Amino acid sequence: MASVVDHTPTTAESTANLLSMKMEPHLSSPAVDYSSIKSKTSLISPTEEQYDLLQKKLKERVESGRGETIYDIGIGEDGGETGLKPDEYEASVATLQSLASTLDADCVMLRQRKGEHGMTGQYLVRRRVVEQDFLEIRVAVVGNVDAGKSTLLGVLTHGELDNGRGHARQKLFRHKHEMESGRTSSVGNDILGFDSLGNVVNKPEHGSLDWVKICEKSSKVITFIDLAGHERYLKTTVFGMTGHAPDFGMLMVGANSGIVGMTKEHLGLALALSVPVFVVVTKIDMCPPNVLQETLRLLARVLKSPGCRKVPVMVKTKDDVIISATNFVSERLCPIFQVSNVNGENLDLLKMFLNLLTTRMACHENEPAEFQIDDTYSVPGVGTVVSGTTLKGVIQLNDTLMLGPDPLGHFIPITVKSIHRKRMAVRQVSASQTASFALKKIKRSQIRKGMVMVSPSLNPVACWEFKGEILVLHHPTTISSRYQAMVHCGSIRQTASIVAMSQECLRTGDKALVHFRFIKHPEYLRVGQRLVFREGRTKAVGNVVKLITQAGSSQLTALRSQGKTNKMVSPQHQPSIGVVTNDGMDDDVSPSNEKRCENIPQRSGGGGGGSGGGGGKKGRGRRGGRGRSGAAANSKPLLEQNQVTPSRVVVPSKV
Ligand SMILES: Nc1nc2c(ncn2[C@@H]2O[C@H](COP(=O)(O)OP(=O)(O)OP(=O)(O)O)[C@@H](O)[C@H]2O)c(=O)[nH]1
Repeated sequence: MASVVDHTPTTAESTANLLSMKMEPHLSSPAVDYSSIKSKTSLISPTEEQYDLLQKKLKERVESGRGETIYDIGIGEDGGETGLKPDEYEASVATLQSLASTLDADCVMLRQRKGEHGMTGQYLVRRRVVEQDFLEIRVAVVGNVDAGKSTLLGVLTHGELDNGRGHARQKLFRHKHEMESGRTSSVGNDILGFDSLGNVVNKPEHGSLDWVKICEKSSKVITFIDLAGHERYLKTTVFGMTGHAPDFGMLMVGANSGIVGMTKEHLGLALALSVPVFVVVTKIDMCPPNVLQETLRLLARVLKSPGCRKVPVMVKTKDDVIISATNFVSERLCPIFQVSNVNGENLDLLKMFLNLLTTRMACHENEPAEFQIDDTYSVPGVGTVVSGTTLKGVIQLNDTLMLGPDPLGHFIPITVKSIHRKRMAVRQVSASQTASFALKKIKRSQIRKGMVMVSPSLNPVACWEFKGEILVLHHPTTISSRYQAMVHCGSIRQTASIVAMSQECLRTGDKALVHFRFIKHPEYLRVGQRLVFREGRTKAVGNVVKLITQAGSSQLTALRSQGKTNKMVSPQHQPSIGVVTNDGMDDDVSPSNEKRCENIPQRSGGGGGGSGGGGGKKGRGRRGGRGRSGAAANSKPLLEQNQVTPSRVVVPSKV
């Protein structure tokens, strides 16, 4: 691995060869014998039997790619020479097109190449628009303040270039103070739809986009989770990265300002959560060439550093885009785009890349349903609405799910009254898709972010305590028992304290098994979930490895037997465990910090305001960690520590 980093190739092609991580789509029926269609010539003039096999295989690939796949022509799986004669190539393309049309899909040429032994080509086979269904890819947009995040999203989704003075971003701001300050403060969603031929379908009418029309015309919809760049809103940005389950991260860097402010913090967060990242360097129109080169050089250095271990690839041609997109799921590759939102340079390459991205989230449609709530709304005439991500299974209209946990750890049955995907009414929603549900007979105040709705067959149990295996990415001094910080896990965001650890104290770079306890209410966790434990810039990442449900339930039983109510499990009534160490620097200032609800035509927040959900505004406590025992072993974050040996800097394995 080290040699890969040391010999970083400069072209996308050489990178792909080096990594050789091109993923073969998982074919679900190994019983089928495909040996007769392995040759590069199998598409030229297949027998009836071969045609059926080719069709079956293509169908499997399209299904495993959730509606699309990239097909190679002129490259056999039998290891023979690649390339076909022109007439053979043409016949093969015709066969592929006929196969695609039997699956109600379109076949679009991505690239053709002339090799020593003939022509080869790559084709995108994508299902045509299906009523109420589209492939959804979520991209979290991060980067320092003024890197051009909102501007790029405005340009991409509205198809109009920026004037360099904030024209394009005006369409995306959600709050008056954002309009005035030019700063994003909340988690916002913007969508970009592609049809089966790869064309953008967004057509703004009078400056605004009709999401329903976009979804109706799209085979694939990219949802951008627009996150705030300012350090003040870091808590919201972390929530956007954990709670909104992004498939990919788009790290924005202003060419003129370079790797400044929160850039490394956001990159580290994406790495910690195992979210593959691509970088977009903006403002190349106004940046002197030497400054741009310096920014790119520094960027490559950070990406290749031991704490990051990425392989940066400059994307300059369509070939680079195809190679990067098809190898991107590997997490190691980090494509870098250089664009201008003002003159539009290289935006076509970025759009092409977005069009080719495939979802990373496994589709567990046959499993019991699990839905994590990331926001709540009260919609006049509709009632209580929750939005979030379906993690497993399928949820249909009128299904009854268990909603919880409440402060006592209980789950209650709740019926789904209506379902919206990107504001479009649908009958069902499946794993990996985001949605909003209108719920029957429940008040918004009874629901908070971090709650779940799960199938009754799961018999959900809430837990106060859990064990996590964590790696400390950065802490100025040492972390010891009774230390408190915010746990982000899925859409859960709650302060937890350390009850015990496998080591006496933890410093930057240390790994340990840690026993956590939530301070406010129990949560619904799953073993294997990724978590971030942070307070200010102190950050640890890891996985949930064990749920401790007995402690919570025995305590609750004890409380109930004493006739105490849920008031008794509030923080004041928890055993005293050190100082509550809220960092107090990143409260959202938006009145309700809500993203646009998918269930309603226009935003309808919490009416009279309020921060929505149970988290509530927190008190500004003392900054934790300060003045604690232990010398600062190394106060630099891992990303900056080029000298740290890789063995110590093991980013925990993927969930
Ligand atoms: N010349 C030029 N200006 C740009 C470009 N991209 C963005 N800008 C300008 O840069 C300024 C900041 O852009 P924003 O989109 O608000 O930056 P941001 O990253 O969203 O900032 P936050 O929302 O505060 O995190 C605006 O005035 C834009 O017009 C570009 O490619 N070229």
